[in-house]
Amino acid sequence: MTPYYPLRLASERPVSVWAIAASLAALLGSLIALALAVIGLYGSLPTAVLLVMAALGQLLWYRLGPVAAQALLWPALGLLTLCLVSYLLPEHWLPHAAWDRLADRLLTGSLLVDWRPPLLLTLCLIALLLSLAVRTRAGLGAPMLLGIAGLLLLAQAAEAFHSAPALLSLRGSWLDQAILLTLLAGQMVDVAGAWQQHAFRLRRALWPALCLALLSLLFWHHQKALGERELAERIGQQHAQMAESLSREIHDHLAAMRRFANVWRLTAATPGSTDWATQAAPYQRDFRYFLNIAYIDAATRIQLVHPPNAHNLRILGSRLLEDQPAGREAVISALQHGREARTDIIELLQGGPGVIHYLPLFLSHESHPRGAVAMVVSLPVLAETLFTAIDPGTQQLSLFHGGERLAHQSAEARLGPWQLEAELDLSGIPLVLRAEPTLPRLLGDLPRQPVVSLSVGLLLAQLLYLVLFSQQEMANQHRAVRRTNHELRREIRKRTRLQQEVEWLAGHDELTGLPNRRTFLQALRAHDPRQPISVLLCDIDHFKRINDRLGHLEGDRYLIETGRLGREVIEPAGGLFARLGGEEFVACLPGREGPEAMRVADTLREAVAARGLTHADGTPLTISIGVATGAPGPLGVDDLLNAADMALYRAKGAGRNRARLAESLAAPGSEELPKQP
Ligand SMILES: Nc1nc2c(ncn2[C@@H]2O[C@H](COP(=O)(O)OP(=O)(O)OP(=O)(O)O)[C@@H](O)[C@H]2O)c(=O)[nH]1
Repeated sequence: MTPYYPLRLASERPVSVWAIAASLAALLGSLIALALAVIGLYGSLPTAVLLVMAALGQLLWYRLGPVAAQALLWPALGLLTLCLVSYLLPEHWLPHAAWDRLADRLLTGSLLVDWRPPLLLTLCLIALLLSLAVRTRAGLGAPMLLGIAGLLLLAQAAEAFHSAPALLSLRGSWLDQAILLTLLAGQMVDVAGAWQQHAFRLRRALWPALCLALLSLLFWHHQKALGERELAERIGQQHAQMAESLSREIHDHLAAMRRFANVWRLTAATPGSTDWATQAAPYQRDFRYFLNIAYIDAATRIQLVHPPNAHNLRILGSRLLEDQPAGREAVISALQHGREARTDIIELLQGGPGVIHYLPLFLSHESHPRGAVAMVVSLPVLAETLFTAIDPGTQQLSLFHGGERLAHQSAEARLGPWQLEAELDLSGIPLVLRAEPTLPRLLGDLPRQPVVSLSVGLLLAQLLYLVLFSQQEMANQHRAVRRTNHELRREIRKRTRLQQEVEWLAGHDELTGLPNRRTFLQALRAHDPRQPISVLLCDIDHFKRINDRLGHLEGDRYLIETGRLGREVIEPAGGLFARLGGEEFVACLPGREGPEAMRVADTLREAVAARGLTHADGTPLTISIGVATGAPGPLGVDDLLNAADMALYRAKGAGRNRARLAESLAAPGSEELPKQP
């Protein structure tokens, strides 16, 4: 089967070797991406399925064409849009827990994060598929979509180097990124050549839009970091408050203990079991983590214990000096020195880690302690008291002393990547309370605003590209239209000039610039019939000799000079001087009778003779003129001209260089002027 090269076919240009190589590279890129995506199926299944769909869609696009590819592209885009919506929808519209329940129903034990690709990869995949959906056309925004995909991949890679542990919504596997990079490279290789023709417009539109996309990404990163920090601070604060309230409570229990010890100062006898139970009960009730409140005699023997449960009764009679050596110092301090003391964290006689507070017990006014009150704080019970206030679905809690874990409450959901620690003071013993928020809680509490602003920013960048690109296109079209208009105007001017030239040539003689026979006859016909008109037919004498002796060029010059002279004489007299052809000129003098016309004719004749135009033998150039006058009334143009011609003939016959008035058309009473030499 012939491979499909959409751009080459669409452009209808000859397919170059480079273009074929680019298409093959794109095909290869899609194949590699598909292979990698299939490998990815062994990892996160739903993300890998989306990647397989994208890679297969791109492969089909290059192999079989856009129509076949759309069967995969659109469903993949639909799923990705759903993923994006899950990132965008505010918690109070659709809680994260609801998405998680849906994920669990689809695959037991799975969460939403198992189903959707990380945010940046989701957006990148959408951009790549959209660029195929718009058939990689520059005018429809494909270059910007590829640019956005590239930026998103860079941002995703940069997230890996971010110091704070990224939430799962950002963590992307290197394999996923490699697949997307291969898909992007495949498309870029194929279309880069085809976009050469738009290089200028692309530069103008792409850079500002890419800058906006980059700004959106930076803004998103900033907002996301801020949101995560605030969330961490909020959780940390809750956590610290919890630790602080416990520290305060422990401080309170010490004060309560002192009160308890002082009660016995009022009595003269050592405490009896009933009194002990009565006095100890409220303390034990208030501070539930007191495993027991015991009376220790001077011989360090446990005499009384409350509450009297099986665990506590079992230790009655134990001698602490021997049975609990780890707490020996505190017992001695209370019993022998009469000083309040506590043990470190020790293994209690009832089992489990704990701390025992010893307070000397003085009777009446005795100065030496009769015994001591022992208040046993069980650390697991203390932690339990603390932990019961916390929903195990939101975080996992552990209590540490040094590196040793004293108590622990597991979370009922998958843990997030964060560990928050708060210090706790157990009457001088430093403890650490570690909280690990669960992933659903973190993702549910994360603000959606950064994702919204990123999506809107990228959308605006895409729109900016489209606007700038089409603006450039329109500017180009405007330029082309302006150019065409300019050429059109020039052409019109040229044609008008040509037409005027043709028109002028039709009515003028090219050599002398004088009106020609046609114009002359038109002037004659336009003559006012109420007025007389005279016609002067002028012929240069022996002009052939000029040509023969002085050459045609000189002959032409003589003709031009004669024409100029004719105009100089005739036009001031209100007439028109024209060239009939050859060496023959003609003039008309409207409103002039024969005698007047004869005077003008002689003026002209004399002017020519005096002009200094000479024959080869030095004799001056002369002209002969035949004059005919038409009386007012309808004009017989041919008759008038014939009459003038006859008069000219007579002038020539009479020896040349003279004017003759036609007799036949002469007004009654007119006379022929005296002959000139
Ligand atoms: N140089 C030049 N010669 C022209 C032009 N038109 C006509 N001629 C010449 O004008 C001459 C006219 O000669 P003829 O008709 O024999 O008349 P002529 O020599 O002037 O003699 P007469 O009219 O009898 O005085 C010819 O030799 C033509 O070739 C032109 O445009 N330029």
